[in-house]
Amino acid sequence: YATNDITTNNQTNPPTVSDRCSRGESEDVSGPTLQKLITEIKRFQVVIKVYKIVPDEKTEIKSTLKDWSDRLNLNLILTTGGTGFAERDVTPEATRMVIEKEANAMMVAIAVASLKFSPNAMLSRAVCGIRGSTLIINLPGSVKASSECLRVVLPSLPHALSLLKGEVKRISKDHMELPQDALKMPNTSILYHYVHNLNVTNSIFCVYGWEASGNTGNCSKVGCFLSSQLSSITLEQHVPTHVVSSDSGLLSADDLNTISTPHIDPSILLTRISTTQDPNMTKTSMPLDVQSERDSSTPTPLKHPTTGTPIYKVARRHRTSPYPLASMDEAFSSILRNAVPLPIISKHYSDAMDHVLAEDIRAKSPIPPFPASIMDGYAVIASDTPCDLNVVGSSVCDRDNCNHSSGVTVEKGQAFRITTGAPLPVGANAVVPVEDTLLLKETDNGREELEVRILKLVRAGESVRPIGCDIKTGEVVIKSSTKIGPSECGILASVGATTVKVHQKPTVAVFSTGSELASPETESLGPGEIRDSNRILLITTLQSNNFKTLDFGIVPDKPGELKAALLSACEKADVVVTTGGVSMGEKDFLKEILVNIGAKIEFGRVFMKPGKPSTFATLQSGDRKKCIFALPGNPVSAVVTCNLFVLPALRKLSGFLEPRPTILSAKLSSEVRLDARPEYQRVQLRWEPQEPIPWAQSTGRQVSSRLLSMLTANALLMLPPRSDTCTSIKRGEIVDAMVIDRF
Ligand SMILES: Nc1nc2c(c(=O)[nH]1)N[C@H]1C(S)=C(S)[C@@H](COP(=O)(O)OP(=O)(O)OC[C@H]3O[C@@H](n4cnc5c(N)ncnc54)[C@H](O)[C@@H]3O)O[C@H]1N2
Ligand code: MOO
Ligand SMILES: [Mg+2]
Repeated sequence: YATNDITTNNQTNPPTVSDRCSRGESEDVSGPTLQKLITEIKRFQVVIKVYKIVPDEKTEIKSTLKDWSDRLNLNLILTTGGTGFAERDVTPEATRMVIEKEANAMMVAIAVASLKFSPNAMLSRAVCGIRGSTLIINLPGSVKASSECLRVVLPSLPHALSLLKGEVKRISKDHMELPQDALKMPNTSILYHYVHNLNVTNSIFCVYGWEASGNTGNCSKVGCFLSSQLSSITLEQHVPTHVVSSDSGLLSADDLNTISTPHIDPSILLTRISTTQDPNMTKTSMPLDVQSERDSSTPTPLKHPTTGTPIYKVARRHRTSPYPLASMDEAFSSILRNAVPLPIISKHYSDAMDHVLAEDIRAKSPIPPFPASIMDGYAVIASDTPCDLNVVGSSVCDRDNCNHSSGVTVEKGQAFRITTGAPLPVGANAVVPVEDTLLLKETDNGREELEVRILKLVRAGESVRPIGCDIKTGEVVIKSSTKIGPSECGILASVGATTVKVHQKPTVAVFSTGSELASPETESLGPGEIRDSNRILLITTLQSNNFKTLDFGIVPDKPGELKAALLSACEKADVVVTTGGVSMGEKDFLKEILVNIGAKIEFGRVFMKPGKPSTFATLQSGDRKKCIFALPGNPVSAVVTCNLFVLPALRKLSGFLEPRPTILSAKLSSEVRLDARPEYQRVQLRWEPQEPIPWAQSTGRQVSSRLLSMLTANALLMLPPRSDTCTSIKRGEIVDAMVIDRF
């Protein structure tokens, strides 16, 4: 008996799993009653799409359930009958064979509620579970019991079906509208005793969204009832997103009973209960499909972007990528368009290295601020030379001992001893280097010169820097948009511009994705494990280009954890760089998660080698747009695309006027065969004496898994794609090469 959301077909008699009904020996009465009940869901227009009476045969029940969920894609299948202890009662067994997830809390709720009507309710073995996006609920065979049971779950069905259908908006509406007391749900102690009576070992019963009362205020709680011990309950603040480990926060059964819950949110019914206890189950190792469904912002399973198929349906994944292959030009333009320079901040000049100026820097005063000597020698009156002169004073670079302002004036026939950079004394107009003079007379102790001979003729102004000859007052010494390097810092210091306006520099969060990844420190790898090379590779690439990084570690291929890491990284950084999980594999979730968190995928594949699955997305966060680069997992692909895409984006965000990489011409030192995709081969550029164009020497085998091909590489050859007329480029021919490292 299945429903779908169109209109009700009241003519249809709902079905029963029953041998007698199927043989026509008795009439199915439960079906019509259930049908009437199910139409009480006001928020859906319910239509009975199919109806069938099947015998109590496991295979037949199973194939019906499979067909109705997989082919007809129904939202809900209700079965009635075959749930008891009789030999032919096999509906629960058949249901268990088809469901992919159990909805045990629904079962518990039904059972607990029905126990209040009759102790015989404990003879029901009904199962509730989910296959794909179809909810299957077993109900008992009798009209009364099946109606009672359906009534128990009815208030939760709109929410449950919305979740399964992925109607996010409706879900939040349901959360608001569900009356807390829509259902007389059992309180904790009943639930406790029920679980106790079930006596199922190794089951964890998780209760979510359970509103606290009394002195716990408005906390939400997570209770984990470990049926084998029946003793663990843990309280958590806020709507829980985790299952807590069963051994934490142990409370006795009595304690458990004292926590009064006057009502339980009907959404408790949407909790799935795991039938096997994972001893490693912790906050982070919670099954992620559960985790993502618990997370109020991801109430639905992740879906393939175009087909809408849940990602766990591997068989139905895309067979061709839904993302068009962007050309390199398109990809690059998209990055530069989206990477908008970050806001302007004030920085002390000593911290401003590698920042881009956001203002013109003008000199407030001239350099030199006085006419200064260029040589160590004698300040003279040019028209006196060549001649013998009396030395009447000295001007040295010493602000405490400077005769320049002492009022002494050089007159005809006189000279002043002077040092390089020292102020020219008043009256003098040229400097004669000491090498062009002879000592004629000195004081007795030899400490002072008294008379010198000037051997050469000097012109006025010779060896003198006039005021402002290096920098004039008001002159723009550094233009806005200049990247501040050591020279700029020096100039800022010399003109006294100690606080400058610069563009903020982006912070980059980096994490590796992959459940196969182990820390590089791991001594001996477990089966299927490899060490994470990409994270350090990317972090150091970014750092050597002077960008600040945040290490977000290794994140396994689990949607919930990937989503949490992405959200946290986007919150803490301006740019997020990940590697792995962007291609066509069943654990390649990154693109779907980006869509799920509301990011816009600007491109999801690029016509290039390596790096084809490179993904670039943007996420609006307040007034900022975060740039997310989901780079491929192959190590070479990751680092090549980091150079090609991430670094230019970071430069653009930092305010660089020219964020593009440097491209040189290089000569091939051996023939290269062209690929169908434009290829970025790793090479070492070397200059031979007298040759202006460097030679490009290949670093060896160029597969994208072989990180050794990055060793010694200082450039990427930019090879065009193969064409009918051109399949290789010969030795000695000149190609473009992008600089990725110093020489
Ligand atoms: N059916 C297709 N399969 C693949 C395609 C395709 O178009 N169709 N593209 C291939 C290309 S090209 C690349 S590149 C890779 C990219 O794969 P993913 O980005 O999904 O990366 P993973 O599957 O997670 O890993 C690939 C490879 O790299 C290793 N890896 C991942 N992360 C790290 C790390 N941090 N440190 C070291 N090694 C890492 C991982 O173990 C795999 O061996 O997809 C092709 N497949
Ligand atoms: O493009 Mo993949 O990056 O070939 O290895
Ligand atoms: Mg992959």
